[in-house]
Amino acid sequence: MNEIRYDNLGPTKILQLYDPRIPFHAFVVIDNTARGPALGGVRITPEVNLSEVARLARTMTYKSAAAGLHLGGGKSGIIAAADNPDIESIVRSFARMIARLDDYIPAPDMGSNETMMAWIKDEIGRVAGLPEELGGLPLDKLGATGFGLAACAEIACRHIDLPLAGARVAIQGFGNVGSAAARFLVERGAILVALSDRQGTAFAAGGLNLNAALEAHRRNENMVAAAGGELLPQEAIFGIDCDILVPAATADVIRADNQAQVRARMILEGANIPATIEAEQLLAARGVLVVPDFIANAGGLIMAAAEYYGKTEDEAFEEIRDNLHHNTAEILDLSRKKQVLPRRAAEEIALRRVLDAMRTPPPPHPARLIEQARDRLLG
Ligand SMILES: NC(=O)c1ccc[n+]([C@@H]2O[C@H](COP(=O)([O-])OP(=O)(O)OC[C@H]3O[C@@H](n4cnc5c(N)ncnc54)[C@H](O)[C@@H]3O)[C@@H](O)[C@H]2O)c1
Repeated sequence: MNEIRYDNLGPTKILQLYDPRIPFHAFVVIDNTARGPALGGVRITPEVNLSEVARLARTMTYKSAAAGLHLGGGKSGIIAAADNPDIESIVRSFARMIARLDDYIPAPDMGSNETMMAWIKDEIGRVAGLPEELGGLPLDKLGATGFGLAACAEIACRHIDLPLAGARVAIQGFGNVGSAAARFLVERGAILVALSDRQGTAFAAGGLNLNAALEAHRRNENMVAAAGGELLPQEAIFGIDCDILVPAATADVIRADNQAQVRARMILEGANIPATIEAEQLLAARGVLVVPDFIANAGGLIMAAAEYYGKTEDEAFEEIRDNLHHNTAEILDLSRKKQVLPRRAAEEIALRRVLDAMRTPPPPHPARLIEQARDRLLG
């Protein structure tokens, strides 16, 4: 599937890359840079395709604008398995091929990590999401996105009169985002009743063994088995009797054909585009509150931007909390007032900011400034 939809925002640049020496294919999509350079993750999976990267790049445009960051939206995808033995050569080659694309700042995403960002820095210098030793704020290790999801839950729960303390949570995908979301939600009194990953779903109505699952995640072992409880099929996660469902794995997992299984009162979109628009509409029609990805999971982006602009870890966490509290309240209030999906309310706010920036002419190119100065000097 390589369809691209163009509209009044973009995408403004699409780059298809192929290195015949290794070989591998990759894509970069810069959706919009009116508010600043496009910071966006490098997705490394065997299945990644151009249309997915383009949709993710748009999500980044909205996410940056909604978070009030002076950044645009972009994303890249490398078609490879993250455990490919040539992954370092692939990532380094990818970096060299995007060296001149200086309106794109790569960052970690599914399949890529801080070590890979260090390779990119080594090649081209321009990157976010570096390891601590290189002055980075390791957003996955710190759990930036999971922390943001918990901050978002604090506000969204009030919106539907659901006390977060005691709320039953089910999480799909126990990776960087899912495991951190579990940790920060449980810290706020929620009960982790189910988690799923590639090995299946673990379920216990009274609560799973979170510490054992986190330890298994750290050791790269089977988190589902470690969590204890009843072992169910992978897809059972969507039908779990719970209050909050956090999809934190891949795109399009909640669709029109399976949304009816969802029993949660609220979905916090940890993953990017985990539900189709049709599914979000059907869920809203039966009273399920869906907090859209580019609001709920902005924590990682906010921390990556904080790192890029030289801020500290404490400043980054404070920004994430304040941002998520403010934005969640703003979009849920607007959605209620206008009787539209939270996603539509969030898009309206983000779109307005991007369109305002597009109406402002960009500063002249430095070469043009030099020409203008010379013209003035020469009369
Ligand atoms: N890392 C971040 O800070 C960040 C920020 C915003 C959004 N996201 C999005 O969140 C999602 C997860 O990112 P991550 O960094 O946690 O990735 P990750 O690779 O660390 O974790 C994803 C987990 O999901 C599991 N998984 C994949 N398919 C699954 C399925 N069908 N059912 C159950 N489990 C499945 C994987 O085995 C893995 O453990 C992605 O969509 C990513 O774009 C990540």
